[in-house]
Amino acid sequence: MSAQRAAGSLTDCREMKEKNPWHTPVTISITVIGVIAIVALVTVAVLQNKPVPQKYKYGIVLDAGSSHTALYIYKWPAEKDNNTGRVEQEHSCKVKGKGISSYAETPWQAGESLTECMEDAVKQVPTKRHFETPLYLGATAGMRLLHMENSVASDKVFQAVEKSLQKFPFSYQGARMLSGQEEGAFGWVTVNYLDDRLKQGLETTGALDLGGASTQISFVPKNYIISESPSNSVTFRLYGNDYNLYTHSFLCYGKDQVLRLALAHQTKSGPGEIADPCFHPGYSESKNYSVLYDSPCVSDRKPQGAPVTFHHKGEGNFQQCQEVVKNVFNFTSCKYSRCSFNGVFQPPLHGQFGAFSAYYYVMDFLNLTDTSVPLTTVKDKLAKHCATPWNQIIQQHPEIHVKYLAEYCFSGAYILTLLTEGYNFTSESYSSIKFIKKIKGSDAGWTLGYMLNLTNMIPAEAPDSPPLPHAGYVSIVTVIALLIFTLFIIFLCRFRPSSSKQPQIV
Ligand SMILES: Nc1ccn([C@@H]2O[C@H](COP(=O)(O)OP(=O)(O)OP(=O)(O)O)[C@@H](O)[C@H]2O)c(=O)n1
Ligand SMILES: [Ca+2]
Repeated sequence: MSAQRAAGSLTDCREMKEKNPWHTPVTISITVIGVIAIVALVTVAVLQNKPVPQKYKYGIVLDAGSSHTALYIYKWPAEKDNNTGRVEQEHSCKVKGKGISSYAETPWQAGESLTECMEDAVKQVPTKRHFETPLYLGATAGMRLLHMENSVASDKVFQAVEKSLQKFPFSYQGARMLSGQEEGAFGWVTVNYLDDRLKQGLETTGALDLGGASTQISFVPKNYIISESPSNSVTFRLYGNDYNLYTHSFLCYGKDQVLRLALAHQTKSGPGEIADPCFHPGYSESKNYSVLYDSPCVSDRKPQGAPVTFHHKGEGNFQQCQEVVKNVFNFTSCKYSRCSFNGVFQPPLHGQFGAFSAYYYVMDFLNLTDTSVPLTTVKDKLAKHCATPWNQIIQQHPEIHVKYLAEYCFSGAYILTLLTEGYNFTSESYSSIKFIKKIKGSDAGWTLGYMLNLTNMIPAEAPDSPPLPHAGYVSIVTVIALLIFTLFIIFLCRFRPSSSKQPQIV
């Protein structure tokens, strides 16, 4: 339509309005009916498509770690459990006391220890969902070590745990030991699932998990097709994408076992006193040799004729501590093109990494979670912390458990050595690590990945594109309604019945 014609139409409309005012009974009635009809159309359409109040399904996973057990409750929209819904952590409960492997001599107590958190779970999950809520228990390095040491004892612990869990109204799916490979791979799935990287096919994030008895590294290497070491390779097809994951779990390289290794290294000659650079000056404790060597990670290193106890004394020297820590790694033998340590194959590091569990606890306590801070500064800060007298440390942190508090200097030194000397992070690539506890409200760890896998909640192929979301539907209906309304007004304006039939007001 030309500008002239358009201008003409407007003039026509104005003239018509002047001749035939709009507020005649007929036009008012038509307009009111039209508006009511449109409002009704929008209301019905919106109400009809209003999302129904969300109903959820639940899943429970118990993480039976070497140092402690934690229970996690996950939930997801009931109608979307086949792939499109998001699974999120609803609740967590820390079991009081130590890990289940510490009850080797009194297995029934391992089962008993879970009761409080399980009773909590009964309250957290709606009663009508209890019977269909899957319940899993996965045990990691503590039970792996117990199994190596005494498989009868580890079986008894599992039986006791099983007996205890079966008493609850959930759908019990079993208690089992995870392999180190599963632990690493499911940690990687959790991190990337929570970050929405899998569904969107984005570049994935590597996962670094540090526990009490083992540690895992998992990432997708660049241009990495076939591993030189098949035992370190896990392949996944998720949402239509293939992933070749490198993963390795180092048993005995969790922070509690490495502390034993470091102490064992310093007590080779069986002295009655250890002057330890990894503990604060003024720290002084009498410890038991049999407790120190009571683990398959160090049992073969027990010195002949060692006294019953030794005196563990702090020196607070970070540089020397690093030397002690380096001694727990073996960097000499490697039969592959490249290794991390202890002769284990590791391809070149690639991409961003999320470091969780004890990585986070330790670095958070030390105020060192900011990886944009240069490594040299990180080391200077840690050196200062290590040199701080023990009584001052206790005074500054009365709220923190003394056992944890005493070990942060050692743990910080171990983490930095593991990352740089062990995994080969450089001062540049150190900034690609993020120390994390939670992602979008869910804890980082292997449990969510484990449950997603066992419930088949991540499809191998990409799901069909989702239907129009509610907000989109409302917008489209509103725009159409407004369009109809505008056309209706224009129609009224231009094609109203001839004015001759209307009474003229002169
Ligand atoms: N606030 C905290 C909590 C825990 N820890 C330490 O963190 C380590 C345990 O980490 P966690 O991830 O809980 O290990 P587990 O899962 O129990 O062990 P694993 O995975 O090896 O079975 C222990 O050394 C514990 O002393 C810590 O330093 N500060
Ligand atoms: Ca763990």
